[in-house]
Amino acid sequence: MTHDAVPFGAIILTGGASRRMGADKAALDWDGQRAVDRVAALARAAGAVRVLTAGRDHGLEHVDDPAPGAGPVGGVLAGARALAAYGLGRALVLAVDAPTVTVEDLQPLLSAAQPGAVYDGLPVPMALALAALPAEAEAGWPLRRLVERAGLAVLTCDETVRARLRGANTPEERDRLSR
Ligand SMILES: Nc1nc2c(ncn2[C@@H]2O[C@H](COP(=O)(O)OP(=O)(O)OP(=O)(O)O)[C@@H](O)[C@H]2O)c(=O)[nH]1
Repeated sequence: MTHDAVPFGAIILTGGASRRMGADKAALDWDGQRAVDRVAALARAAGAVRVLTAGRDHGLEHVDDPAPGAGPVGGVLAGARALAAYGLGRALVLAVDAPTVTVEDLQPLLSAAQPGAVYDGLPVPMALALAALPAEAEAGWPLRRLVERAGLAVLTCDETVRARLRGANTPEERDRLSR
């Protein structure tokens, strides 16, 4: 069975402080749509059969972090638990602050031979086999530690794609990305 054929869910990370942006990045308008809605549409278009937000609730199917401000790995763990309860063993993890990513950008992750992958230098987005989540993983871990310990394959991408995957953390980056 190819990776493409294995059903997967999506976890959209919506927590964090948005300090550099100065406003909740999930609720920012991108071409008439909230970032969180754009990323949810992306996840569905990429084939996710269930789409969850993890962190801050914006009215979509949602899981809370294990503790507020626990860090993004807490969101991954909470989302993974929820997807496993639906019988889903794979997750595509997306960041709400990267709303211009395209399905084509994600294709290498989704069709990677290994059960999980990230792009070089970017811990999110990641495609993850939930069975590969280290049992000792904790909410406070940096995402990079999760990537290393889960043994995710590292894929490369070109600069244009990387700019979309990196997303926007500041108002200036948002302006640049929306052009
Ligand atoms: N669920 C969850 N997601 C988080 C958490 N911290 C950050 N994220 C998400 O992870 C992605 C990358 O976040 P960062 O840009 O590193 O941090 P941020 O808190 O959003 O922004 P800054 O305060 O400017 O650093 C974004 O999609 C955030 O919504 C967290 O504690 N829980």
